[in-house]
Amino acid sequence: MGNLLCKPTGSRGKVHDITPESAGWGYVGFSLYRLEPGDVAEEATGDREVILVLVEGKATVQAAGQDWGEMGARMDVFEKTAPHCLYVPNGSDWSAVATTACTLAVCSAPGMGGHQAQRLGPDGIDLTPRGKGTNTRHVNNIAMEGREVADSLLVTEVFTPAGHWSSYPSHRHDEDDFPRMTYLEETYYHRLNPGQGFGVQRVYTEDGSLDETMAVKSHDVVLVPKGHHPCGAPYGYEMYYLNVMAGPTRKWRFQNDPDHDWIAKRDA
Ligand SMILES: O=C(O)C[C@@H](O)[C@H](O)C(=O)CO
Repeated sequence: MGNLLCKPTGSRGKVHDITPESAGWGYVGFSLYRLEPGDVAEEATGDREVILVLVEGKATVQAAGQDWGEMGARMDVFEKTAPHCLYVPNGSDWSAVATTACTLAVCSAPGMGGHQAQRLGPDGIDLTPRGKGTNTRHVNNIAMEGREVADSLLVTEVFTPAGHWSSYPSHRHDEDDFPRMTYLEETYYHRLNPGQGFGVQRVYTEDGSLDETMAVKSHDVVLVPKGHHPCGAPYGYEMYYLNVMAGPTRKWRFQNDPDHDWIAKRDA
């Protein structure tokens, strides 16, 4: 298994460009632009659908032949307000011109032309708590199952308080066996608050053939091709991540690691 921890290539411009080819998988793509006022990002979606997430800052956006005006309101991701997002179908062009310092995530997966360009937030995205005790975290569902807004993409944001765990108890979604489980590749784009912090993410299979534990820093991306993928935020450092998932079926069905499922049962 290749290196799962992707470091940004810089601090301005397109600092991540993860494609199915570079990741060695079939579905998920993830790019990140860090823009200064006046900087431009523009792409053609080709055979992929895209969800643009204004992680922070503002930009004027044109996409699929429409002018979407200035998007973005959250100037720091840890304000935790709902993000401004735009769905752009396959076979379209989009461009964004930063009007403030801006972090723009480009989440992509195979598109089938089933949806029109549309705003996905901030309306309709409500910060929702999940879990108990030091497993409590807060989720902004951007385009998860139940919101039929994309052909393949599942996208969500998670805020994990300092000292808490998330994506936990450990779970996996790496078999195409609906309704028991779906095969979903996944990326994690991480941020820490304060920014110099680190978090921890483990990616592992139950047979131990994959077992990587990574220290993640702000703007790192972790690839999850298979296996369980829990995260921990150290005391003093709040963690944010943006998840992109996709596979052959746009459903999120997972199984907990049997060793740790007792926690889910106890907390249910
Ligand atoms: O519950 C969480 O803490 C987030 C995870 O569900 C995350 O979105 C994921 O691992 C999806 O498989």
